Amino acid sequence: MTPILVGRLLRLEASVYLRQQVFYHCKRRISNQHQPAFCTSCREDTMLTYLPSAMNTPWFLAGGALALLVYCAWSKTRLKYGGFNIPPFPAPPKPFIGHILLLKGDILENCAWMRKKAGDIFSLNIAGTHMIVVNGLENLRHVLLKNGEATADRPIDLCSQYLKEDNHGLMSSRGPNWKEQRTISLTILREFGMGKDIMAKKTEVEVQIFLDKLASFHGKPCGNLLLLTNAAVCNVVCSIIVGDRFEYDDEYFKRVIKNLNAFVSKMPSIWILFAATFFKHLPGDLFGLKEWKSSVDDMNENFSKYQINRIKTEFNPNDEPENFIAAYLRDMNKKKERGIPTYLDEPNLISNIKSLFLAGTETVSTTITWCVLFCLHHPETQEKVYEEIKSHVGTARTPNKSDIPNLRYLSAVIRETQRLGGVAYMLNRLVTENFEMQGYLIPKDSQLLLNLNSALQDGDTWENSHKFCPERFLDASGQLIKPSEFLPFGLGRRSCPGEALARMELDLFLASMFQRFRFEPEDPAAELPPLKGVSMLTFTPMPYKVRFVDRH
Ligand code: HEM
Repeated sequence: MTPILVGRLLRLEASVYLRQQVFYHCKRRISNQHQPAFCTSCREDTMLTYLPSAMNTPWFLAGGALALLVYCAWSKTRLKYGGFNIPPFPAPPKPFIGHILLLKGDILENCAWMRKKAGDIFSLNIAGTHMIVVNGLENLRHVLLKNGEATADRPIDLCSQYLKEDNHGLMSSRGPNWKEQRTISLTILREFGMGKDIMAKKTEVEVQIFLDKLASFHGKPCGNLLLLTNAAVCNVVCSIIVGDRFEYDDEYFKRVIKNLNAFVSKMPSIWILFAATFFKHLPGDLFGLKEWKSSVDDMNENFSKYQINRIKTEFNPNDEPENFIAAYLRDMNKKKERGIPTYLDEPNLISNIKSLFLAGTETVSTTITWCVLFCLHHPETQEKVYEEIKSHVGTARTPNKSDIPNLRYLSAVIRETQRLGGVAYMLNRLVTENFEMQGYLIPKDSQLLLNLNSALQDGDTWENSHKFCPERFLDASGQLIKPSEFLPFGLGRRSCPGEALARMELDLFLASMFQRFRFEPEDPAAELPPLKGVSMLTFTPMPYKVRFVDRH
């Protein structure tokens, strides 16, 4: 019944529309006086006689519906900027998909190409979403500091939307929810002495176990340093979240690591995520979306929810919380008991756990693998760090937190590693108010991709910007300097809340590694592994083999 009715209505609408068109057409011609008063060329009478019967054919209806669909898709995927001066496009957009294919492949390489074509600030049409890519230190400051309020939110994140976790957790939430998640997370992290002694002690324990693991290779090539480092750093995050570490061969822990690694390595690329709502209905798993989602679901169920329930049953509200989950539950319950409106709830807690794991593991471990790789290329740097550690700490004990201020060259090496191997290379933001930049309109609702590495390697700021040179972070008297241009942890409202913890981990892990081992290539006679990075979730070196030769 309904399809027939809809069909009739469509025919009626179409017939009225066509009559109107013929009428306007004739009227226009008449008023322009290019044609005689009766427009014979239109054959209005003939058309009006035959059209309604032609419109009864199913082909006509199907064609009309298809045309309507194509028109809707076309107008939805076009950027409408009403003649305003938006940043230029690097290439003409393709119908429907816009510039989606320009995001395929290595995004940093593609951005470098587009920057050459269109300048430091350029627009992309991502199937109707206006994305603006911003390069260069001053432009990043303009966005994140001068217009910090208008750019504090993240766009609707395709990953969390697909996982049905949108606007949840520290990393993906927006507006007042994000503000509350951020405040509580920072408070709890400080409470556990992030960057202070409690976390330093836990990290030192982890470092020892990690060193023994490296020593167990007995100088033979270690094939996947990143995986080993991931496990060690992940354990530090576990200590914060649940208050305890796990043994590396614990099956439960192995599953956590496997899921975390799958989240990163199997994450579908942006163009696949854009079409995820369609792809997920297809049989099979051509783009790996289902496999990726199942690792996240497993992480949420078997780690986050399981640990929350365990801690809830053991939790005594009168005790001081000893981990992130207990502290979050305490604050959440307090607010609820007092009737204070709050965004603190279990779905947000689950996403916060994921944010801490994802942002706090891969970033630190990848930076460590970059540092080892740079040292393979610069053995003189390695020896200099070792000599510094030997003279300030000796070799009888491993370096601890109180040694770090004396290890200035080591700190300079870590900074230079973070500058050239900037792991968190691309930040994303939603524009919530129009603003202007370099004469261009940055319109409300557009999305920003902020290329942090363009600032960390800006040739105008850093002399020989592509050269590994730790000395640039030391002044003439050998004191450590931190130029304001050095911003691997971001800038402004959403800058990294884990910076102090990350710096402490990098200092302690790397100081102990330099003290105990000499990093040597797999085959000293062969070519060294390339310094080229790939832009995945983080900017990561290509997998390489390295030998950790015990110095003692
Ligand atoms: C070398 C290590 C690290 C680097 C280079 C790094 C860098 C960054 C950067 C650039 C941002 C984005 C800031 C923005 O969008 O403006 C960020 C966000 C974040 N980082 Fe880190 N990070 C590191 C380690 C950590 C650690 C150890 C943790 C916690 C355990 C952590 C937790 C987070 C979280 C939760 C966010 C999202 C904050 C928000 O959206 O409000 N990070 N990090």
